[in-house]
Amino acid sequence: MQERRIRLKIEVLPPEEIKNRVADLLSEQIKRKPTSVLGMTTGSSPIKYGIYQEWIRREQAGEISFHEAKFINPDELVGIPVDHPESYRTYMQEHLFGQLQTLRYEPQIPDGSSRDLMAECLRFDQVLADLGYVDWQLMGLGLNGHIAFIEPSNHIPAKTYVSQLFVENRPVHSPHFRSEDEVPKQSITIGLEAVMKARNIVLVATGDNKADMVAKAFAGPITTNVPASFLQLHANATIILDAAAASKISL
Ligand SMILES: N[C@@H]1[C@@H](O)[C@H](O)[C@@H](COP(=O)(O)O)O[C@@H]1O
Repeated sequence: MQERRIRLKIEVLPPEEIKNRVADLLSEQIKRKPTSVLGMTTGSSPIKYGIYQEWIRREQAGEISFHEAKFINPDELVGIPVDHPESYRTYMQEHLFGQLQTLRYEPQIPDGSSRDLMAECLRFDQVLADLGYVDWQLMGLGLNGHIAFIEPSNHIPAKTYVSQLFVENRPVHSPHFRSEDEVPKQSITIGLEAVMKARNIVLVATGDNKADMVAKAFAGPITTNVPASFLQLHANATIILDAAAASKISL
């Protein structure tokens, strides 16, 4: 018997239109709920496609305001100081938070420099619960199918946990560290519960190197070996692709 599959909302856009589409979705969210909890992502895509720059531009133009919004990031590298040039906190400060003028609440990011990582995971779960989870989550897609830093595995924890980073990811980070040994081997990441409880998800994936994973994740079987495949079960996930990333999925 042929298996029937769930269809996700997938949009294929010219690369130069991605930033406007994402900013429009964000603006709708903030208009609908000014007190939104906004989940952010790191990685190269938000920078390459000017996603955060467009939010900063719209804020400066008075088109959007973040004064009641709360920002949260789902993951952080373990074992480096929070102000390390490669920490996700530094990335967010540099590319978004430090450039916003209407930000009132301190953004929440797991502390990967904590000496008690289990306590930090518990603390972060409490932060999520206190905020009532995320209203609108921006995401990227790892080449190995990860979302946040939920790596492929035989099982995926529900709660925030310390994940072992895939060796495939290491070359992505290594140019920024003095030696291979200094590249973090772990991260703190939200678990599947916080992903599935996010009320809206917007995932951006581009480029032909993501095409195989896009097809597996969004049109293949749901499996813990492809964490992004769980988004097929999410009621409000929008997947934004360019033509190259969409080239192996039948729409
Ligand atoms: N931890 C982040 C992920 O949350 C993100 O999805 C990924 C996407 O990266 P890129 O946009 O560079 O493809 O980057 C990092 O690994």
